Amino acid sequence: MAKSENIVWHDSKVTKEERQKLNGHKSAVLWFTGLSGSGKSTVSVELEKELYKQGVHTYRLDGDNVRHGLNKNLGFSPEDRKENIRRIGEVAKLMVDAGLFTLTAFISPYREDRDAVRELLDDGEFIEVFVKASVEACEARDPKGLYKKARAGEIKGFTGIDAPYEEPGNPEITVETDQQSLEESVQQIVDYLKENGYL
Ligand SMILES: Nc1ncnc2c1ncn2[C@@H]1O[C@H](COP(=O)(O)OS(=O)(=O)O)[C@@H](OP(=O)(O)O)[C@H]1O
Ligand SMILES: Nc1ncnc2c1ncn2[C@@H]1O[C@H](COP(=O)(O)OP(=O)(O)O)[C@@H](O)[C@H]1O
Repeated sequence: MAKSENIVWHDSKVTKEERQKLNGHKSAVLWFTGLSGSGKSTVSVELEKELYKQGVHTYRLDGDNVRHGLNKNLGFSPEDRKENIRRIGEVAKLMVDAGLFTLTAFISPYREDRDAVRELLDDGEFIEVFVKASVEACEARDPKGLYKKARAGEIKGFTGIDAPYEEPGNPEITVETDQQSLEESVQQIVDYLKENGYL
């Protein structure tokens, strides 16, 4: 492994602020967190479509997709989930630097790991979106049949069944997908971005 004292940081001649100015909007991470089946993918996909329509430059990182590539060597132990989130945090930071609105959809069950990503970013660049739905609602949806497998003991350490999910203490946004429609959740997030000067 390279020694960090032998690595020199190179500054670019175009800054994050200049890239944001060119895009006509700020850049930040919308960090979706919640149980499997809570709606992280569904809400973030619809939100990205809406932002695109409004001329916002975005990119979306999704747990299932990233685990096929960048993080394909990681499993679901607490240590691997931590490393998963750490890498995503670093990638998200690069994307914010590139001037993009970055939407991440990972269970990210540990508060400490999410807070570490918040620390990595500048003030206001980490917008935690708690996608709230009861385990019962998620299990009833079971879009991938994983709860069924977890109940049958075919998947061990499944979040919400036999692995923990630590709810955010003070998220910027909470969408209750077992209480409100998809459209309402998307509108709620767009309103937040407008009211807080991101767009
Ligand atoms: N043991 C266990 N626990 C939870 N989830 C599991 C597990 N095994 C596989 N899956 C599938 O992996 C998706 C979660 O990946 P993430 O990268 O978001 O997880 S984490 O943030 O590292 O906890 C998750 O996707 P979502 O359902 O979209 O949340 C599942 O499809
Ligand atoms: N109000 C709602 N908001 C978001 N998803 C909903 C809602 N009602 C039902 N669903 C369904 O719940 C499921 C959520 O799955 P998904 O988006 O893959 O969750 P996650 O990415 O958190 O695992 C989808 O099948 C979606 O159609």
